[in-house]
Amino acid sequence: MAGLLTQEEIKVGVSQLEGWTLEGKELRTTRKFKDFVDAIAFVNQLVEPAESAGHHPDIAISYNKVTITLTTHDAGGLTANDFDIARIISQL
Ligand SMILES: C[C@H](O)[C@H](O)[C@H]1CNC2=NC(N)=NC(=O)C2=N1
Repeated sequence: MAGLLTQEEIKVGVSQLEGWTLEGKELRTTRKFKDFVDAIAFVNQLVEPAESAGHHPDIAISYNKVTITLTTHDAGGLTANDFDIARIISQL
């Protein structure tokens, strides 16, 4: 299991991510789409990377807005796995 990152590692990691914020022990981003159909299409794009990595985002859907929250539940905070997935999601 990936170990917890230090505050400095987290700070550097967040600085390299566009559109993500650090909320306590979680990374968060919200994406806005044309409509609900596009929002769900985006959510479906998350399945393969999450399954491949064995690391899954928390996803909140509100009509055309999708909020993605990342933390490593098993470790109780942020690990490299969270930043790996965040970078992949940022490319979608
Ligand atoms: C057994 C399984 O791989 C683990 O429960 C994985 C699943 N996906 C996960 N996703 C996240 N975000 N955190 C975890 O600790 C985690 N653990």
